[in-house]
Amino acid sequence: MLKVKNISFSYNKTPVISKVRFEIKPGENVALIGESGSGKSTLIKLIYGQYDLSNGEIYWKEQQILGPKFNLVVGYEFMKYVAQEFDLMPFTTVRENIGKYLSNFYPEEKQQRTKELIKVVELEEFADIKVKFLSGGQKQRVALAQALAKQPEILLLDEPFSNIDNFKKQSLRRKVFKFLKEQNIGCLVATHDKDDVLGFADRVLVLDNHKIIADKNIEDLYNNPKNKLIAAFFGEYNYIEPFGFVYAHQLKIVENSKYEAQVKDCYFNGKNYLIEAVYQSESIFIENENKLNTGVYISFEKK
Ligand SMILES: Nc1ncnc2c1ncn2[C@@H]1O[C@H](COP(=O)(O)OP(=O)(O)OP(=O)(O)O)[C@@H](O)[C@H]1O
Repeated sequence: MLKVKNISFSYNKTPVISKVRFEIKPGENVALIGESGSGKSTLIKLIYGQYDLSNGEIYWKEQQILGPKFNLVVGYEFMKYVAQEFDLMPFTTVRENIGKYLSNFYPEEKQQRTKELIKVVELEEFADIKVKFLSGGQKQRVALAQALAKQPEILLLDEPFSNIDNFKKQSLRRKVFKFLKEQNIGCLVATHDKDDVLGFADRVLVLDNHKIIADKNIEDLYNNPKNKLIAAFFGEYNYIEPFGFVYAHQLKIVENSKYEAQVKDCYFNGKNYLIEAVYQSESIFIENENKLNTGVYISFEKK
């Protein structure tokens, strides 16, 4: 169990993390969301022991995580961290980079494990290519496999799929998160991407103004967003009295209702049309199956 106990930290005088507390159970997938600059990467680095805390304590099981004041080498065997900037050996192959931390005393197991990890990150075709010839997204996948090689108990991921194209992203996410669950590896994933969270996260932490403002299971957070930061993370949303925060897909256009608006714009979003309409002098967004013309009046309701 990871226990983050009331930690605070600042790089200079301004606090970046203030009295943050939460826990992660073994095998649990926890997402960390928040605006750019809210301190997600800093929090992850603190958990990794990269900086000394101003206040509070962090534990993995019985082991206290300490910063560079107390440790010559940053990091612990049971915890791995995949940063936004990754540190690979450019002149050796993907296979060698991944196998680097595995013991040569067990060559067959090393080979087997390396092969398995290459498959998890879908780099079979590149196994024998030198890392310097890979794209940013391919390097990111090597870094992920490297972090998994030594079977950590907990994995800290900072925007793990940010460099990976949409073709690969979905299947890669599924493979990586499934692998983590199968191996009972806990993870904390800092992300801006709702698709890293929906379908995978057991719980979500929302960081805002140096603090954790929500620590909820994914369904609760999605269904009852309590502020615009949370609603905006999951998609196009509105704040309409008396409904509160409602996503565009939670509104429907009906024949008659007391809520009337005038269509301002209409955007094709693949599955449906996103209607932008003016309601009480403000823009609102409604998902609709059909295209609508600018200027027409509509009635709407909450589904
Ligand atoms: N090494 C550093 N020295 C001083 N200030 C820093 C340092 N690293 C980050 N900061 C500041 O700390 C705050 C939090 O930054 P951090 O990178 O943790 O945010 P983030 O939520 O991960 O952002 P993003 O989503 O854009 O990656 C920002 O105001 C940033 O400018």
